[in-house]
Amino acid sequence: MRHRFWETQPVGQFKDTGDTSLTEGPIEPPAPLSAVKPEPYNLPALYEWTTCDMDDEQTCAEVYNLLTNNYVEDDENMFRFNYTKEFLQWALRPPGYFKAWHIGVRVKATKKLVAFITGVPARIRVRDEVVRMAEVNFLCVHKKLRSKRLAPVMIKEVTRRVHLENIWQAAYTAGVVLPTPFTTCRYWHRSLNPKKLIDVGFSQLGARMTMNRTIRLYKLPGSTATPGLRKMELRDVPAVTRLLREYLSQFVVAPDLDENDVEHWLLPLENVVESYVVESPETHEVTDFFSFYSLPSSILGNQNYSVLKAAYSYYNVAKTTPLLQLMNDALIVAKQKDYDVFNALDVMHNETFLKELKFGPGDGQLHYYLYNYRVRNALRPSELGLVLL
Ligand SMILES: CCCCCCCCCCCCCC(=O)CSCCNC(=O)CCNC(=O)[C@H](O)C(C)(C)COP(=O)(O)OP(=O)(O)OC[C@H]1O[C@@H](n2cnc3c(N)ncnc32)[C@H](O)[C@@H]1OP(=O)(O)O
Ligand SMILES: CCOC(=O)c1cnc2ccc(OC)cc2c1SCCC#N
Repeated sequence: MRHRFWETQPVGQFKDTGDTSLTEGPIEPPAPLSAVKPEPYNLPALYEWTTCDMDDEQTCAEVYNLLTNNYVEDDENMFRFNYTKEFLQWALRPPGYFKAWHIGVRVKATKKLVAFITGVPARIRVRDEVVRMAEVNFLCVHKKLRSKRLAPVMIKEVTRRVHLENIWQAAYTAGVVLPTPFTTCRYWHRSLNPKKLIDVGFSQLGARMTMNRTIRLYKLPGSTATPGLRKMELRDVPAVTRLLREYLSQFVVAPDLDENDVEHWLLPLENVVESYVVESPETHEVTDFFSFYSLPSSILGNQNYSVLKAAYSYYNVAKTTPLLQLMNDALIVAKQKDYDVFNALDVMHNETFLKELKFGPGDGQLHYYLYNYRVRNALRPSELGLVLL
């Protein structure tokens, strides 16, 4: 398969697969900032660049509406991600973020927002190297403007703006295969509302299974089991940061998160991100935590339901509590909060609980990529400690 754009980019190329002479690290060296193209790339004549100020309610609403109608759908067009405005503001404004990296394309004549791409700064460790990167996400071209080679221009423009901040690497995921994934993960799904998942056509009644038997199969206790489990608070940030840094140090690729990052990414935000810590009743020490983010999806073409309430496993550290028990409590909390499904990737130590907690494998894969950084050998998902939104 030809990749006329991606073959021009500093990414692992398919033809290089297996070439053991290639070393791990940057593919191209940084350039002097004076060498970075100072003006934006050319768009087709009808369109103009715009920087989307996510603090501005109206602009945030325009971004929300573009994504709600044109962002990622599953292969069977059953669902479309429906990130909320609050989620987008959280995801796009981490410590040190750049408004200039929230890039839109408008129709000159009507000012209609028709495309979007974003970057946020992150420190990503690859083995022993901590690298400043951009995490690129929310690439979206309006359905009516597809297959016009707009995506390469969007990608070159966000690359240019990231280069202007003297950052030369990026991390991103996609459901599509591009040159070249450094690992490929699988989504697993744990039904919390099996009746709804069957009604929308995602799940099917098992052979010799009635609906009531199925509901009983997925039933969870009404309350959590771990003593000392409570919502995370600001005062827990130092302890959670210590736990998370120690835990993530074992993975080949993982974010390098400090207390500022943990405060942003893990402090609970209603209907955006939920985090719970285990505070030992004896010592009052924080010994474990779990977190999941809230990403609803539009349900396409179902008479009875229009929104799927989905929780996505984020970062979990089980140091004293068994991971199985901690994650079962996460399921119980998600069910208490009326989520329909709890999703998890087979990254980190997740495969140790997926089957036992009645997750089923999804048919979607998630490919992980680095831009301008070669990873010597592809990773197993269990060697990956990075969850992108
Ligand atoms: C140093 C800093 C560096 C920063 C930048 C790092 C890199 C960041 C990279 C971005 C990371 C984003 C991560 C992210 O957001 C998470 S993945 C979600 C991407 N968004 C969607 O799937 C939403 C629905 N789809 C669309 O809006 C369009 O189909 C898009 C816009 C996806 C493509 O628009 P289109 O109208 O369908 O297609 P053309 O314009 O005609 O362009 C075709 C070319 O685009 C390549 N393509 C297709 N899908 C891609 C994808 N998901 N990543 C990268 N490339 C993708 C494709 O291979 C082809 O190139 P090739 O000919 O070489 O094969
Ligand atoms: C019920 C299980 O499936 C999903 O939760 C879901 C929801 N919305 C989507 C929107 C776009 C989409 O495009 C790949 C997939 C989904 C999926 S499955 C993969 C994500 C997970 N877990």
